[in-house]
Amino acid sequence: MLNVQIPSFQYKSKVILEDVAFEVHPGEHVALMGESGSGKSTLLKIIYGFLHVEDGSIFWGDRQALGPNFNLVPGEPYMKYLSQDFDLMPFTTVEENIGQYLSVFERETHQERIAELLALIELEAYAKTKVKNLSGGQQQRVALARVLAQEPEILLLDEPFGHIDNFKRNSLRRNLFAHLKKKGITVLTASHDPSDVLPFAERTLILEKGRIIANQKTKKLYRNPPNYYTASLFGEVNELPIKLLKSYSQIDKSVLVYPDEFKVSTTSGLKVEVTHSFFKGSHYLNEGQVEDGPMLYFNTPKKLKVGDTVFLNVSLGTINRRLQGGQKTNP
Ligand SMILES: Nc1ncnc2c1ncn2[C@@H]1O[C@H](COP(=O)(O)OP(=O)(O)OP(=O)(O)O)[C@@H](O)[C@H]1O
Repeated sequence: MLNVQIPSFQYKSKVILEDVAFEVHPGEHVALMGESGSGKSTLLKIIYGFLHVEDGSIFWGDRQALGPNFNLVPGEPYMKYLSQDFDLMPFTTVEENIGQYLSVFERETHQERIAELLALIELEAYAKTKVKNLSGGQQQRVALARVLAQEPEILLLDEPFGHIDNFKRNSLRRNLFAHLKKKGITVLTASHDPSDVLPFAERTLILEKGRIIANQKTKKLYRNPPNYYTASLFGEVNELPIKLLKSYSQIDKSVLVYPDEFKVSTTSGLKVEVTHSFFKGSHYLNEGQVEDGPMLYFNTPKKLKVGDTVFLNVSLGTINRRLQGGQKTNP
């Protein structure tokens, strides 16, 4: 088990992380989400051993990761870190970059392993190309294959698909996360992108201004977010004062409602005037103004006309679940 305890970490006098404590079980895939600047990369760099923590500890089972004040070359042999700036050898080929990290004791299987990793990153056609001649996204894929070649026990991924276009991103995500599961590699992935997280991470940590404000099974966290910040990392969300709904007129609280949780009626519900209807491919995301109330975002299968009036409804199940849950930070 990876055990991370960081009471505090500062750059000069600026506190970046505070009271960070969590565990990751062997073979588990945990996501780390948070807005830009919340401390995700800093946390991964500390775990890997690039940054020294005065006070705190990182353990993998009974082995302690000691950090840069103890290790001449940062890092631990059982852990790999894929940073946002990939450190490749530009003047050698893709297959040489990958092959360099394969074990010298298994020379007879090198070609097979290189072929397997090239297939995983979908760069078979570029095996003999020098890395300097690849695009940024292709280089990120090579960097990924290089860390996988080393078969770590723990993999730390920092925005692993940040440079990769949508065309390749979806299949790469599926290939990579299936490969890691099959190999039983423990993964901690920092990402802004809910598509990297929702389908793949069993558990998600939410970092806000250097503190972990939620640590939950991913599905549970999505369905029952503890606050607006958490929900908005997963996409558009509304903070709906429920006294606007007839049956809750006495309750002075807000609930979080995702745009797809509103049912749209032409006859009854919370009245809104449509102000925009955005095409999202599979549906339209509409913006509607409640009279003397907030702007709300809701989905419809078809485009709505600006100026039209529609009525929004939320199921009692959703409201009650949101009213009851959400504040816990334990999985
Ligand atoms: N070398 C550094 N010296 C001083 N401050 C730094 C340094 N690196 C990062 N910071 C600061 O630490 C904070 C956290 O940065 P970090 O890169 O960990 O955030 P992040 O959540 O990974 O952001 P992003 O999603 O944009 O990569 C930011 O306020 C950043 O300005």
